[in-house]
Amino acid sequence: MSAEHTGHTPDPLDRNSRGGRTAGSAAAAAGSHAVDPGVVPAAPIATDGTGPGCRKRDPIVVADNVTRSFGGVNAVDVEHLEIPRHMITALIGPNGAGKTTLFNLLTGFDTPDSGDWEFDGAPLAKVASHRVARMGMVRTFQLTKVMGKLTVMENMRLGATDQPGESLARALFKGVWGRREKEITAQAEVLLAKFKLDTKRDDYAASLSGGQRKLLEMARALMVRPRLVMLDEPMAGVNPALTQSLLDHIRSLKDEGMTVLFVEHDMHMVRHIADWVVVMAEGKVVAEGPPAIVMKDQAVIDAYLGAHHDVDLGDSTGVDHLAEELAGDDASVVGTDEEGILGTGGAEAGGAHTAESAQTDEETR
Ligand SMILES: Nc1ncnc2c1ncn2[C@@H]1O[C@H](COP(=O)(O)OP(=O)(O)OP(=O)(O)O)[C@@H](O)[C@H]1O
Repeated sequence: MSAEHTGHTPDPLDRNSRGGRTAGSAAAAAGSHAVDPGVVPAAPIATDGTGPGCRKRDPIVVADNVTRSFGGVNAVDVEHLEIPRHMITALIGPNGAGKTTLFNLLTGFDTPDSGDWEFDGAPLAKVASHRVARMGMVRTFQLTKVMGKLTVMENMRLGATDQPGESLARALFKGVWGRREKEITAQAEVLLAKFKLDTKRDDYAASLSGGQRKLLEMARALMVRPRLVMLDEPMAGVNPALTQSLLDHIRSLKDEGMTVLFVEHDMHMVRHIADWVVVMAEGKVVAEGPPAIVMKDQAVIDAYLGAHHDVDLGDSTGVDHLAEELAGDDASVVGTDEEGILGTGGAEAGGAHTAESAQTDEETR
């Protein structure tokens, strides 16, 4: 999409204006009915085509000029971003792109240098994380924050009050359960059954596998009956046996009317479940659109691959080709099995299992 269409300043990393087969040109083609096979028109989600900062028909989050730097590093520098309601949006980008920092800012776990954002029309900048959760916007963490020394049920009960780690003493000892105890317990039982953790209800969370802890963290987040669920690398550390179950749970959040925003390096997962993809690089949004279009976007390919320009991330052939290329490229810092960018084991094999998550699993066992 051109700046004339969006009214936005072109991003220097946005290659859409430099020709080639891009999200912008694909969307333009969709608008003129010259749609390539396999290209999903963006009209139902975006009102003005695709491209960084494009307007959505029904956004649940609208963010403007959100910046956060650490020392000299501009970790986040997002001019405009809208997250579409009732959709599954993937936030992707190479390591260090600013995805987790943006999650932290939006959910009140970090404070921006500048910027404003709204959740369902309510201003959220500078709102504390536990209030953000109560307002219906919850998140999970790259490294799960379930409390190992509490049982699965106790973790769930905490979810009904605050985000993890907060007001623990108040929640446990000052009668917060009170009248609501039965209701909270009943709600937790339903969610635990749904996530197949009911048989573990009295086990310490520390005894769960990495994947089960991810499920518990997701189930616990649902205790506040959120409208927006933000998942930071939900597949990292998940064993193949639980991959499908986790994917099904994420899809069912949408079926139940929730909006999902997730950070993920596993492109198989992104292609399979995302309705919309936002790509960050060096703190900025460099592309967005439907998965089939975005993964052919030159800015995305550049951001991920550096010199590997000829690779198409839009289908499994392209991914396999890329995996082969990267395997023979010592200079590449992304795209290896260990980094989990491509999840070359794929959805079939349970998605990416990052070195970091493997270490975490080991630490928490
Ligand atoms: N607390 C911090 N102190 C200093 N630098 C930080 C801090 N948090 C993030 N950064 C830096 O900000 C940049 C963005 O990091 P961030 O973790 O948000 O990226 P990311 O896209 O989530 O990466 P990954 O995919 O590896 O998780 C990186 O350069 C990172 O080193």
